[in-house]
Amino acid sequence: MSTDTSPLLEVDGLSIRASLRLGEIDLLKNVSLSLAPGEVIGLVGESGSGKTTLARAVLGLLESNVWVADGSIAVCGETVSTPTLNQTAKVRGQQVGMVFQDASRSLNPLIRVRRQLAEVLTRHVPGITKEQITERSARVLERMRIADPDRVLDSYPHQLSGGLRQRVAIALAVVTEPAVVVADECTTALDVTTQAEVVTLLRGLAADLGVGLLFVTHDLMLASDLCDRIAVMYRGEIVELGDVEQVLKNPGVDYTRRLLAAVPRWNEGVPARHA
Ligand SMILES: Nc1ncnc2c1ncn2[C@@H]1O[C@H](COP(=O)(O)OP(=O)(O)OP(=O)(O)O)[C@@H](O)[C@H]1O
Repeated sequence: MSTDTSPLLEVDGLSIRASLRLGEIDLLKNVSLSLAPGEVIGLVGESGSGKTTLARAVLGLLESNVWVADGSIAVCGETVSTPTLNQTAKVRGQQVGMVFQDASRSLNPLIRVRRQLAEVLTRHVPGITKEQITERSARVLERMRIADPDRVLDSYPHQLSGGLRQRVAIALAVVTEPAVVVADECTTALDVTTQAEVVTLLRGLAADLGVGLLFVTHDLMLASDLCDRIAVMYRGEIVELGDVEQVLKNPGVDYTRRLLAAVPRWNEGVPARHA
């Protein structure tokens, strides 16, 4: 793991606007955060607070009526997005990987896993050889703790269980060894056991490989388990950003207190990892 701690992702004063039939609205207002190597930041907040908009901006996947109005996004020290610059496609897939809620958004149902991994590698790693593709594909499945990699490589997505499909989706996101992974509600559709497995895998990517992870979730319990820091979003702004323990045990703003109060199990005590 690299000892360099300069930020992998730096979002600085980002404002995002959308045009609607009746005029323009702010989706994000003056959002700033930076993600260090090996760090996991959880983006939490109620529905509509702007979590996905921020994730999509980092990925350069804003919809056509949405644009960067102010501020900047830099990946590994290189500015990739400002109101007048959009270089996000250059880093997406290569330096920034993405995992969505629904594995089927990441996976092509008509292509076997082996070829999907090969296609991603061929697209993003210039000059990669067949042997290197085979070696990297096997390595990433091993990292995803997939016990029978040959069967999985030879399968179409529908032949795999939901949990396995999501692990393959993560494998596709990280096979190019990106510096940053953006995961948007990527565990929501999974049962609790599979969710825990995926969280362990994601934590391993950060701890072992130094990947920076931006983890979008509704689930404060999950965020408390996985994240080092938490950014609380409300109406397009980050209203609180701090170490997970500080934010959860000693929230600085009323909105975070209300979010915590809405989690039934929270009242039974802060989860063990932060007790
Ligand atoms: N293309 C768009 N045009 C207009 N408004 C949009 C567009 N995309 C998102 N919005 C609005 O921006 C706000 C933030 O949405 P966003 O999806 O980022 O929130 P979220 O916190 O991710 O919510 P959820 O948890 O429900 O996914 C919402 O009010 C949403 O309706």
